[in-house]
Amino acid sequence: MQQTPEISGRILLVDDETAILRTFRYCLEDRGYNVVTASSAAQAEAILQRQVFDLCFLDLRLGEDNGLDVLQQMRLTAPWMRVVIVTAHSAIDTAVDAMQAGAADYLVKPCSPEQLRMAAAKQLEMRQMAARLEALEGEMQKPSDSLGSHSPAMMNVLETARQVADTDANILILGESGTGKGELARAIHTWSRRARKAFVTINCPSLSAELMESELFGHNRGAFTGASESTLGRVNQADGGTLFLDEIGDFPLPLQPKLLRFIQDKEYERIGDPVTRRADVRILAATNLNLDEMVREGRFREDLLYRLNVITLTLPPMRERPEDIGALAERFLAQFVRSYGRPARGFSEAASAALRVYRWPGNVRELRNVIERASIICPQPMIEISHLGLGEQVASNAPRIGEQLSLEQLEKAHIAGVLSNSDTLDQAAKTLGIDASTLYRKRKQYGL
Ligand SMILES: Nc1ncnc2c1ncn2[C@@H]1O[C@H](COP(=O)(O)OP(=O)(O)OP(=O)(O)O)[C@@H](O)[C@H]1O
Repeated sequence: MQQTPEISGRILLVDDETAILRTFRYCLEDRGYNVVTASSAAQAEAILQRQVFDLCFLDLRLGEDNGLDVLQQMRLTAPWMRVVIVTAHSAIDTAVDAMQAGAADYLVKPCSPEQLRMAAAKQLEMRQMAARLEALEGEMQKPSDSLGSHSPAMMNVLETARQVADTDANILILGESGTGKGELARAIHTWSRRARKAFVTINCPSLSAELMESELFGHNRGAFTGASESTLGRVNQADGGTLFLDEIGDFPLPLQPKLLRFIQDKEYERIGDPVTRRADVRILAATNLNLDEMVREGRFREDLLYRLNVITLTLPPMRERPEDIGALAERFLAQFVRSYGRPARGFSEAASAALRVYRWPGNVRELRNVIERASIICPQPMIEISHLGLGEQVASNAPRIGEQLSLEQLEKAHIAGVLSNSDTLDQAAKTLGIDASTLYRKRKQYGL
């Protein structure tokens, strides 16, 4: 399922006066923004080729460079980035020209730290809204079954998930980090008869036992210090729908009996309120921890585990579903080039081969991140291997000479490595000292 790109506040400052850069940086970092500075147009352009920013404060007087040209160049390199022109009062006319050329706003120097921060907050909010809109548009265009797969391991899981989706059985989703457990939970909700009601997620590691209780079941005003307003709790919010407990292995042990009672009897009380309430909630939970082991070590209640894992679905890691890498990469690419307005449209042979041989320890999440980065830095229609930034990792997966391996395994790994470091198949064949048709045959033989 598509996610809204995260807008955390990555800001580029471009000014040829170092004192201004220092002051602006100080003011913005103070608010937790991630700030990078550039003192010339060339430096800014080089930084923009490598990193993604949400907002830029651009001084139009940049030494020899014409600020409007710089702005136009930025609109091409990073069309999603909001640009606020910084200008002296005497040069206000150029700010108007800059707005016509696509700047989002302007700021007159000298400005107070508060003006600067307000301008940043406003623009980042606009950027967040634009990103949300993109994500929604993507959501609408998305084929109904975005979790489709060609991998037997994954197809098995999806088939069971579809079968059990419409029952009210609680489901425990297992799998390494980034395999798509959250994604599957949401899909199960969508496939269930609860789809029209809420899907509510609680991220368990982020909350202490006290906060978790109040988050889950709600509290009455004055129930504890700081409880200035009554809250209904997530269980109430999820009534009729689905509650997804992400990273359930971190659910606080002291609170587990209350969760167990709620699952068994569908009853609960808000903190500071003796009235017993009911809510009809289906529970989905996920973890990458070994809950059986945690039960043995007394860190997780056995009776709770049995209530949660009526059905268990285990998502395969990316390396065990290589059949899906190509389609997922294409899907992410389409999504990101639309969102960032970039030229990339596909992958070269070598880039595709590198995506297939890499072992993806961070699973789908890592694949998504690699494609996001590549779609941004690639200035052309075809993504080459150099844009993926996987070279070293692909090489580090390579077996060592003398390791307990057959010649065939060694040959496969070597060909995969060379392919991933070559821009064209001809170049790879030349490096390997074989002709292109032999390379073609071997790639087929080894499924590269
Ligand atoms: N089949 C898929 N199609 C599109 N995107 C996917 C798919 N599976 C996972 N993703 C994306 O991969 C990222 C990780 O997915 P998700 O958060 O569901 O994984 P997770 O297993 O719950 O990870 P963690 O254990 O770290 O919480 C998300 O950005 C998600 O949108």
